[in-house]
Amino acid sequence: MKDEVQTPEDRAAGLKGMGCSRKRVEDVRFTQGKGNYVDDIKLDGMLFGDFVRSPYAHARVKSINSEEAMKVPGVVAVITAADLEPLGLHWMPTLAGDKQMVLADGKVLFQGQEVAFVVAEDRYAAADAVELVEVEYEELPVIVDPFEALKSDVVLREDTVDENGKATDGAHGPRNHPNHIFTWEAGEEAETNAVIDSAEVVAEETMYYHRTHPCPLETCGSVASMDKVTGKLTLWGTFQAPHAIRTVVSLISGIAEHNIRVISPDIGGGFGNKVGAYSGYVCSVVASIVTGRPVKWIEDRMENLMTTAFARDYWMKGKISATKEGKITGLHCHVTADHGGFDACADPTKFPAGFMNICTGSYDIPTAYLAVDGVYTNKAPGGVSYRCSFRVTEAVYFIERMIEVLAIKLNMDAAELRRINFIKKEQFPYQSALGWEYDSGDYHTAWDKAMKAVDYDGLRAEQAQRVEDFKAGKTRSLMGIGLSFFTEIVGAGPVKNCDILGLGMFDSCEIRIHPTGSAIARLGTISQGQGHATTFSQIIASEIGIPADDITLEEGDTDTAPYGLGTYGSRSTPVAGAATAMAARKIRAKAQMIAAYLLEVHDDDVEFDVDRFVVKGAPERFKTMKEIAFAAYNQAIPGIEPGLEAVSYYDPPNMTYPFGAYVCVMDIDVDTGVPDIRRFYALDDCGTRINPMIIEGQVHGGLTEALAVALGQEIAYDEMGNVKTGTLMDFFLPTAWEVPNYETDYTVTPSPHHPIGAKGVGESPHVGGVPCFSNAVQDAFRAFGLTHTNMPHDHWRIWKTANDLGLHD
Ligand code: PCD
Ligand SMILES: [Cu+]
Repeated sequence: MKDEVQTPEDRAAGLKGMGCSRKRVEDVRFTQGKGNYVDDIKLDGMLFGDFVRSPYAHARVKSINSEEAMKVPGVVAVITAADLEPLGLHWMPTLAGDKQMVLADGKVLFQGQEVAFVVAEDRYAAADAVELVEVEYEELPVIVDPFEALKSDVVLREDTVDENGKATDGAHGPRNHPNHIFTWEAGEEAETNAVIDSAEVVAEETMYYHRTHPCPLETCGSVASMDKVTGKLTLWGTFQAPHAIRTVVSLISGIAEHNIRVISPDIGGGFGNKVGAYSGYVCSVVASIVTGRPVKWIEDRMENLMTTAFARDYWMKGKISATKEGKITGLHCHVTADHGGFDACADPTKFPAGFMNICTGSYDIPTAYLAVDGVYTNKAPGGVSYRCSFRVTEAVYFIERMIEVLAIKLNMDAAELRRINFIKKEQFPYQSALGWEYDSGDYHTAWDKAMKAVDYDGLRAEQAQRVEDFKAGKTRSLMGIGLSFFTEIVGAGPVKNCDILGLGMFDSCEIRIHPTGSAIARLGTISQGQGHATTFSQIIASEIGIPADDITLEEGDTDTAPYGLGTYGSRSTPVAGAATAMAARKIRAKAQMIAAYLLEVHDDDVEFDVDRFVVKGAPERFKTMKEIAFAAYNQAIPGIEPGLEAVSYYDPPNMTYPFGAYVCVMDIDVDTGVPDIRRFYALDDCGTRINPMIIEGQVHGGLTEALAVALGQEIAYDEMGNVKTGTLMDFFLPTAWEVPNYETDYTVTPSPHHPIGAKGVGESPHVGGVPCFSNAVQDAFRAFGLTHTNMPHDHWRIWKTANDLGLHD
């Protein structure tokens, strides 16, 4: 047998297990146009739904007349809140414990809000009829500024005040104003204030992390099919959490959960946009129940940008204190969080501001305090973690800007300031002042590697020369060196403190080995492009010695997959990836007993060797996993059940804390405000690396979205509440033209509690990237007196910064 001359290394390589840059198995399908997205689903007799949406940001809805719309040939129904009310479906619960109108119930709170749902034989008839629904509005005063909202006597949410107009308690406690949603605090306020008040040096800054949007290639959509004969509802949709959607649909519709099958087919990018529940999902279900026919709803691009899942919109006010030598002593942060018309933030229930309390970053800061006030305004609801784990991008942006501002105040090099404040390797597991336990890290090693790779001192010397040349009139270009060091917090999360609407955030994997030694694995997560079918098979391959190519991986069908909380917050690898390893280990344990029986030795006398069990001390006596699998189905083994399969529901003991060191070198044309990214170096540490090529792809994608957010992407409103950036003409999506060549690098600091030591990576590059790009822009102007300017740094804003600093005079 050829097998016997192979070394263990050869055998391991043949498995394409962990550490292998295995090519993505999904891409054969995708590159040939054989993907199967929601809009590809076509069912017999399928109807199409489309929304009438509000042109106003705040208005009373006085009447809705659908007579003319109903006359359009092919129109089957026009559904309004009045039709949903008897079913109790005119409002729906949000992930944040608030409730949200499914269709306008007496008033509208943001431009583009769903007012009526038109159902027709085809999309065109539906769109024509949408135009003919007559809605009479009475305009109300519009509030788009959260600070103004907290002072105004205009009550946005009349359903949240008592008969005296006083704010009733919300899902996260008392509210101090009708437009106030919650106050959330972490850390020690009095102690932090005392430290800051008596500090040698204090730096203060207010920064706005603007509103933006994940804008995936595929917009949101669903197809609902109610089978009146079997009583079964099948719901296909762009869901990042299909099981949670099933439970929520069951709870709000009253349909028994076993009669609901939710399927997430291929998803064209999620980035947080597809975590929440939208009116379109509910309306397609209701329309299918009412008409007895399948109903499809697919958003267009403008609807996606204007009404679903915005991200950020955080006003962050910070104070940071230090000794004269630069040792940080305290951090104070207050956030005013603009949540729009409904609090539909996608965060674990106990965290109304997500993991914003990771804002002490990668630094050993002994005292800190954070308070977040959520506020209602006349903007779209959402608040999703667009490529970051629940507000971690806000937290990291905040601290990485505060470090720069402090460096300016101390007249110190920002790289050195970071270095002297990093949490030290021997301090892990590290308890942060705001309540987290960082699992592992080696920040100094990563930072030194990054500084060396870019020749940091050389860059600073070049920059100083550039400033001199600029002042001497020899150049009109400035050079910015952007630094950032981030710690992410991913893998929500221990069930004891992380749940969504009461559903604990564990995750799952089920593995079945077939008689011939190939396998199928199913997970509670759902890939949206991350490549789970490729990487999770690699974990199984290494754990039980079956080639990754012989494993089918399935996700997203609630009738077949074990229950899980889905894919967002980079939780798939930390949680479902751990479940995968644990399920595989159960199979390996059973395989060991089978092998021992077949080899006629005691269980403890065989040991696992890549793809087989070998008798200890007698390497020529072994059973391969293939042989063991066959035996499991083919012969009676005393004391052992037939078959070879296992399931694991994994509740992680802690989250994982990936980190990284990024450097961006940028030249800025002072007269046009155009930045030219000369270099971007990204070192990521995500613990054990499953697939280096996929990791690199994730880093490229995350950095590109970071570039977008830092340099131009924005959902902007005018004072009337009109969305000014509702199309791709105005909403910046970077192309190959703007994107630089990324240099990627890594260190490996495994997670001590994860079965294979892996941490998440999908969001990291975004979290670390945004401050890095922003710091580069701001650093270019440091020599001319700039301390801080808000993102997005589009050409005009950069030009304006130069102009304000007198550089055009
Ligand atoms: N160590 C390690 C880690 C990781 N990995 C890989 O990588 C990936 C990723 O992972 P993670 O980090 O775990 O994550 P996930 O969970 O899976 O996912 C999620 C993420 O992911 C990212 N990425 C991506 N990609 C794509 N393509 N698409 C998409 O959509 C997306 N999204 C984004 C986001 S935003 Mo959120 O939702 O906002 O929260 S969150 C997120 C996968 O495949 C895995 O397996 C490896 O290999 N290794
Ligand atoms: Cu986030």
